[in-house]
Amino acid sequence: MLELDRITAGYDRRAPVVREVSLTIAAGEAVGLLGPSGCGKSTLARVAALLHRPDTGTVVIDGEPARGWRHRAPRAQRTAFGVVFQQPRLSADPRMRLADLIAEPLRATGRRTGADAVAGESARRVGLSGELLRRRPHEVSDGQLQRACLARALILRPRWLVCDEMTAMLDASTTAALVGVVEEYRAETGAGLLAVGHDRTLLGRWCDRTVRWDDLTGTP
Ligand SMILES: Nc1ncnc2c1ncn2[C@@H]1O[C@H](COP(=O)(O)OP(=O)(O)OP(=O)(O)O)[C@@H](O)[C@H]1O
Repeated sequence: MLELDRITAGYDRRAPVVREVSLTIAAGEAVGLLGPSGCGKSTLARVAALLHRPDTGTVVIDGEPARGWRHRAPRAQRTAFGVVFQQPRLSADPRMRLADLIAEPLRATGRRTGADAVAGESARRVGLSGELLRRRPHEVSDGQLQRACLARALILRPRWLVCDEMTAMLDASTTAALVGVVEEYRAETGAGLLAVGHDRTLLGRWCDRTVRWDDLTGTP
């Protein structure tokens, strides 16, 4: 279970963008989070994935309170999450070939043996192979780069996925393909999901339930 309890967070303690928000996701559950632009969904998603330290409130991951944020989070907690953001070009090092980008978390956790095979398998899962894997981000489309970012997010087999508007800039067929990859992974591993987005229809089809930002904050 992923429990966010009374989270207050933002970029200026005097004016938090997330105020006293609570959300619980059961093990293996897929929850969609809908809300207007700028309301704080991404900030909350980053708190959930231990990427942004809240001002107050607690995050409990599978019964264990979060023990740090960003690089200070213990590795076991940090690697419990796979995160995919809206704009792949902001989260991909432009100098890296796609194969290295996908394998990055393996290297970061010191894993060398079999790394190429694991990275190849993760790439295959998202529909990337061969020559494409030798290209750098500027040599591929947004959809291909987002596929690589999803492969990177899955490579350590996280128990939780946070997809923050993962498909917002993609066409319908790439959207369907990436959602399909996430769902196949979840069916195989039982991973839970927080999917942030604007598309009510997509989230309604994809997730077990969808919550509106206003319902979390008590705003009418
Ligand atoms: N790094 C930052 N520094 C300062 N303010 C920020 C930062 N990131 C986001 N904000 C502000 O915090 C508020 C919430 O942003 P956030 O990205 O969480 O909203 P969102 O609901 O995900 O929006 P969108 O749907 O447009 O992506 C916005 O007013 C935004 O301008």
